[in-house]
Amino acid sequence: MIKRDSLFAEPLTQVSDFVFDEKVVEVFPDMINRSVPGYQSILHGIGQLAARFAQPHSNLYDLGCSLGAATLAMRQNVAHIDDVKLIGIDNSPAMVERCKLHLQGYRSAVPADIRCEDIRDTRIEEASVVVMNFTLQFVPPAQRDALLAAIFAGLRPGGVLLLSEKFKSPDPAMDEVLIDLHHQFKRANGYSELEISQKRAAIENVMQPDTLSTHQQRLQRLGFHQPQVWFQCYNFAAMLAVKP
Ligand SMILES: Nc1ncnc2c1ncn2[C@@H]1O[C@H](C[S@+](CC[C@H]([NH3+])C(=O)[O-])CC(=O)[O-])[C@@H](O)[C@H]1O
Ligand SMILES: O=C(O)C(=O)Cc1ccccc1
Repeated sequence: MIKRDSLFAEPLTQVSDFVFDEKVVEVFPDMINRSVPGYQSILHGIGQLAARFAQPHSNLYDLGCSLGAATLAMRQNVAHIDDVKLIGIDNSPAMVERCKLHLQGYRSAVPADIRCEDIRDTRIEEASVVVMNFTLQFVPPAQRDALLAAIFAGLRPGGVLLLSEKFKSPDPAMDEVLIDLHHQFKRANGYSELEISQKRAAIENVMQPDTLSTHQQRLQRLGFHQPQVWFQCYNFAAMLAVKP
């Protein structure tokens, strides 16, 4: 049963910083589908790309796995590859608990280890696929380089990073255009003006988007080959970057 997200529907005297607690977990599938343009298309693409880049005897990571949507997308597409292991990480205890239950509902021969930990502490090793589907944006900007460097080090040659992010435009007027289009998308999905503005205030301090060129330059600087945007809708994009 999918529960409808109405977390920001009533006027709040003070909007607190967004956290991934039990209340968010309850409505998360509805929230992310109605808030992130192209979310289902991106999950589909993650499945395709995992099938293409997963190597035998390797680990596939889903960093910031929430309820395991990307883990499941990979799992359904790599069952034919010998000895792959899925590792999902999230630092929200409520998410991890629900994620484990959710995955139990889908039978598969591919082992999946879901762990509650901070992705900044995760040891990435023998990886052929590392997914960060809208997670890096919650890591403080000053720590993004170190995290991506650790991912690069843990990837095998030929392995891929699948990085999806909300991004900002370097030009304020263009940024406003993209944000307006995104808000129209949310309105079309049934969110009110009040919900949109209160949610915006709640994520303002928690989620700091980079520009697409910041992402691409960082990935290149760390050694990834030719980072490529493979999906974009408004201010949301999915990139792939291969370790040479
Ligand atoms: N430092 C951290 N360490 C671990 N987890 C973290 C950290 N910071 C944030 N998270 C976790 O990253 C997830 C981000 S949601 C990802 C959607 C999912 N990938 C999906 O494909 O459905 C995206 C969104 O809600 O916009 C949350 O579950 C946080 O608890
Ligand atoms: O809702 C938004 O405006 C977003 O940018 C996406 C989002 C989705 C789920 C949690 C936090 C942010």
